[in-house]
Amino acid sequence: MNQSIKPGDNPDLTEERLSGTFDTNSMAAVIYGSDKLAQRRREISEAVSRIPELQDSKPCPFMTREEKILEGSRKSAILNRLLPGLIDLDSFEETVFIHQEVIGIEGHPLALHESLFIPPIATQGTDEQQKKWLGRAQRREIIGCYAQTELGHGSNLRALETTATFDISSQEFILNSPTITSLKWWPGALGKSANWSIVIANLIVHDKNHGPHPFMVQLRDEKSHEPLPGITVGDIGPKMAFNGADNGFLGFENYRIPRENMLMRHSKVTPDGGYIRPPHAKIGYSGMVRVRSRMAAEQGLFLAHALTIAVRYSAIRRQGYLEDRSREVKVLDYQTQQHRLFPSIARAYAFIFCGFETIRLYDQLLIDVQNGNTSGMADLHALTSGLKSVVTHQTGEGIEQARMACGGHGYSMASYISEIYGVAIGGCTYEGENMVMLLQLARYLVKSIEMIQNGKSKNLGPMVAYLAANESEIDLNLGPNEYLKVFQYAARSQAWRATEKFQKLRNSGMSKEQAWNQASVELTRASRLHTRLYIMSTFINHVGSVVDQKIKKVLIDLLNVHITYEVMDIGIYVQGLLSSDQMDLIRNQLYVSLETIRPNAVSLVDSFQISDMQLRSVLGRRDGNVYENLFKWAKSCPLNDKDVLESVTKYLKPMMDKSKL
Ligand SMILES: CC/C=C\C/C=C\C/C=C\C/C=C/C(=O)SCCNC(=O)CCNC(=O)[C@H](O)C(C)(C)COP(=O)(O)OP(=O)(O)OC[C@H]1O[C@@H](n2cnc3c(N)ncnc32)[C@H](O)[C@@H]1OP(=O)(O)O
Ligand SMILES: Cc1cc2nc3c(=O)[nH]c(=O)nc-3n(C[C@H](O)[C@H](O)[C@H](O)COP(=O)(O)OP(=O)(O)OC[C@H]3O[C@@H](n4cnc5c(N)ncnc54)[C@H](O)[C@@H]3O)c2cc1C
Repeated sequence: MNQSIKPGDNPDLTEERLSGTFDTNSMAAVIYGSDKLAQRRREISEAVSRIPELQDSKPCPFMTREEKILEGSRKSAILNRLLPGLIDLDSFEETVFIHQEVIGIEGHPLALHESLFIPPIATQGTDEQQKKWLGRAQRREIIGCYAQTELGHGSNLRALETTATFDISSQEFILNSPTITSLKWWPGALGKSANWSIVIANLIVHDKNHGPHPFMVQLRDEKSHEPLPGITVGDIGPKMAFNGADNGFLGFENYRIPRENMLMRHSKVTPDGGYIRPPHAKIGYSGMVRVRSRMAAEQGLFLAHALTIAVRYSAIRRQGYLEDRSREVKVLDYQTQQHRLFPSIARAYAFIFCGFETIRLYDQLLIDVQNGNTSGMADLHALTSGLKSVVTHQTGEGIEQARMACGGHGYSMASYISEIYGVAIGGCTYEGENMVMLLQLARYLVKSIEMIQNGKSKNLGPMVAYLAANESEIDLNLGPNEYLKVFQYAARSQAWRATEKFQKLRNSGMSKEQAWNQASVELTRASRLHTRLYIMSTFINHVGSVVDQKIKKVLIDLLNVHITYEVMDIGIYVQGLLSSDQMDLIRNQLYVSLETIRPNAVSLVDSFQISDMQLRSVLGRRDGNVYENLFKWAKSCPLNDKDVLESVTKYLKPMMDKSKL
C-alpha cells in the first residue's frame, strides 16, 4: 500500500498510488537501511511540520542571498535550542536530516561544521585536543569550517602555499599567506559565519617543509565576531547555487597559534622541533575520504528529490493523445518519458544502496586506523574517488533530464529543480575535481593489472579480481549475474586497453608523467566502467538480500531497468562480446522493463519519503494539486506586489510616450 494517499489529492496521483504493488514504508526501510531510520525520518518531518518558527518565512526563490543566509542562521539557532527534543544528538544521520528538512539544500552556516570541522577534530585530534574543542563544537559554542583550497590551487594539494612555521622560542606556529594565490578560497561558512577553522597548511620545522597538515585556528573574536589581527576574511560572492552558504576567502599575516593547535593524533611536532611522521603518509587526507564516502548516498538523494518532482508531475500533467482521443494522456505514459525518468530512478536507488555501503566501509576503516591498521586506506581511497566522480556526474545528468521532463514548468524556479541541479553538480568539483579523482582510481587499476602481469593475481583484492578473468561468451537469458559479466568484460577490456596504452608510451621512451597524460582519457574511461560495475554489483547484492517478497519483486523489476539500460549505454565497449542479436534482445528487455515498472513509478519515488517542506517544489507536491498552487506561487512573487513598477514609470513609459510623438 502507498502510505501517501490522502483525501483531497489530485485524482490522477491517487490513481497512481492505488496501482502500486508494495508498501511504501517498507520500501523506505530498505532504502534507508532499517525500519527505525526510515521511521525516524517520518517522525522528524512530522514534528518539524508542527513547529511554526521552523517554517520558511517565504519561498526560497523569492529570497535575496542576504535573506537566505539570515534565514539559515535563524533556523540553525532555533534548531540548536530544539534539537535535544527532536533528534538523537549522537546520530549524525538524524542531525544532517533535520537540517536538510528545515533549512533545505541551499547551504547554511553549520553545513560544514558537522561534516568537515567536527570529524577532523574527532579523528585527527589527540585526546587532549578533543577534550578542549569537541564539546564546544558539538554544543555549537564555536562554529567551524574546513579551509584547504586556495585561490591558485585545489586539486594539487602538494602545491598549497599557506605555511605554518614552527617557532621554537615561542612554541607557536606562525601562519602566512605569502602570495595572492595562497589565499584560502571556497571554504563553506568561512566568509561570515565561522569563528574557527581547520586550516590545511604546509608544516615547516627547522626550514624543512613536511607538507600539508591540519591546524585548529581561531579566526574571529568570540565576543565581537570581528576578525582577529593578522586575519583577512570575507565572502567570495554569489555562486551558481548553494547561496545560503557563505563560502569564503582567508589570508594570514604572521598569525600565531600555539603548538598545541596542530592536530597531533597522527603527525606530531615536539617542543624541541622534532617531527614525528604519521603511520600512513596520506592519513591527513582522511577527512576528504570521509566526505567522499558519504557522497554517493547524498547525491542519490539529490537525484531522488528531482525524480520525486518529475515523476509526480508527469502523473498529473496531461498532454497529447494515445488511442483514446477523448482525454489527453498523462505524460508518464509516453515511452520517451519513461526512458527519460525510470533508469534514473533505478540509479538513485543504486547510488543510495552503495552509498550506505561505503559509509559502512569508512566507519570500519576508521576503527582499523585508530587501532594502527592503515592497510585498507588505499582501497577505500580508490573506491570513493571513482564513486564520487561517477555518481555526481550521473546525478547531474539525471536531474537535468528530470527538469526537461517537466517541460516549461521545469524551467521555473517553482519546480526548484534548477536549485537541486546547481547544488548537486557542485559535487562534481568539490572534494576533488572528477577527472582528478578518476585518475586516482586509474592508478589503482593500473597497479592491479601490473600485479597480474607479474603473476601475482592471487594478491588482488575482491573488487579488482575480475581484471584477471577471461570471459568471452555470454548467455543473456540467465539474469542479473550475466549482465554483470558483460559489464566486467567492458571494464576489464578498457582497463587493459588503457594500461597497455600507458605502458606502450612508456616503452617508447616517454616519461611516466607524459605517458600518463597521453593515456589519461582512456584511463578515466576505465575508472568509470570499473565504478559502474561496482555500483551494479552492489545493487544486485542488495536486492538479493531483501526478505520482503513484494518489495523484492519490485526491486528486481527496477534492477532489470538498471542492468539493461547500463549495458545499452556502454554498447561500444561490448561489441567484441555481444552480437547485434544479443544487443537487440537487451534493448527489447529494457522496453519491457519500462512497462513493468510503470505502475509502481509514483510509489517508488514516494518511498524516498521527501516531505513537501524539504522538496520546496510546487510541481512535486505530495497532493499533486499543482496548477492552483503554481498560480498562487506566481501571484506571491514580489514583482507582483505592485501592478506598475518603477522600471515602467521611469524608463519604458517615457520611451513609449516619446515614440508616440
Ligand atoms: C545540504 C547540502 C548537502 C551537501 C553539501 C554540504 C556541504 C558540502 C559542500 C562542500 C564541501 C567541500 C569541501 C571540499 O571541497 S574540501 C577540499 C577538497 N579537496 C580535494 O579533494 C583535493 C583533491 N586532491 C587530493 O585529494 C590530492 O591532491 C590527490 C589525492 C589528488 C593527490 O595527492 P598527493 O599529491 O599528495 O598524492 P601523490 O603524492 O601524487 O600520491 C598519490 C598516492 O597517494 C595515494 N593517496 C592519495 N590520497 C589517499 C588517501 N586519502 N588515502 C590513501 N592513499 C591515498 C594514491 O592512491 C596514490 O597512491 P600510489 O598510486 O600508490 O602512489
Ligand atoms: C560548492 C563548493 C564548495 C566547496 N567547499 C570547500 C570547502 O569547504 N573547503 C575547501 O577547502 N574547498 C572547498 N571547495 C573547493 C574545491 O574542493 C575545489 O574547487 C576542488 O577541489 C577543485 O579544485 P580546483 O578548483 O583547484 O580545480 P582545478 O584543479 O583548477 O580544475 C580545473 C581543471 O583542471 C583539471 N585538472 C587539474 N588537475 C589535473 C590533473 N592532475 N590531471 C588532469 N586534469 C587536471 C580539472 O579536471 C579541471 O577540468 C568547494 C568548491 C565548491 C564548488
